[in-house]
Amino acid sequence: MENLKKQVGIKAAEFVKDGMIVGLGTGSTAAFFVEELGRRIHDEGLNIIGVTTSSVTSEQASKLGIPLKSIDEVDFVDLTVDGADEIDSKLNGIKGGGAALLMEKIVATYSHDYIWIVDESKLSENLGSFKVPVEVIPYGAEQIFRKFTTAGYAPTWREDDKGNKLITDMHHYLIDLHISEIKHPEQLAQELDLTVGVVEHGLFNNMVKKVIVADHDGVKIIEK
Ligand SMILES: O=C[C@H](O)[C@H](O)[C@H](O)COP(=O)(O)O
Repeated sequence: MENLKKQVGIKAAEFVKDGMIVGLGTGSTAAFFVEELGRRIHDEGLNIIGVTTSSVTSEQASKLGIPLKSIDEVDFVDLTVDGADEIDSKLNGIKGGGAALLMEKIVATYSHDYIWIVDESKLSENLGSFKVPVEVIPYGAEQIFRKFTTAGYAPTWREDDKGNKLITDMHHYLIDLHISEIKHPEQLAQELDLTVGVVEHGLFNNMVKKVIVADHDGVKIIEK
């Protein structure tokens, strides 16, 4: 599995050209992409600026010597490469398994090109085998949790390794929704967007046009 993730990370780095502003995703797959960019900066003198999507990626990129700016310091991002937790046949996705969905969605929104890199286990016909993370403001969060319970979404709190409610990079809580099959992700996204106290959610509908997938036969590119 690690090898498949590495293959797509390296493949995605081929799309990065000199002078680009590059969005750096979060997670175990995106980490291989970031690592490869670090190598190219070191070995080939690649000249880029990175815009990170989490504190974890900022730390990795800094260690690799990738020059960084925040999303507010650039006009736009040329290309963002990120992982995903689940992708349906229309290339809608769920992200946020690593709690980075808010910064990831902001950076993706201001990116001209956006690519996901995954191993084949992330592909499915309909979304729902992965939980849908919902980032909420702490004030009123219990009310939102109750509302999700009533709606039948079987919510759980995302916890840190001490069993406390996890605090995201942007100082919010995460509620994970367990919905077994999401046939209409746009409808669910709209409902979440309209829920007061919800900052963002992990449904990334209609945002990506290119996905790089690795399986044991090699790497392929799925395009919309
Ligand atoms: O919050 C985390 C991100 O959305 C990740 O891109 C996603 O969870 C996939 O991570 P991984 O490549 O580790 O499966």
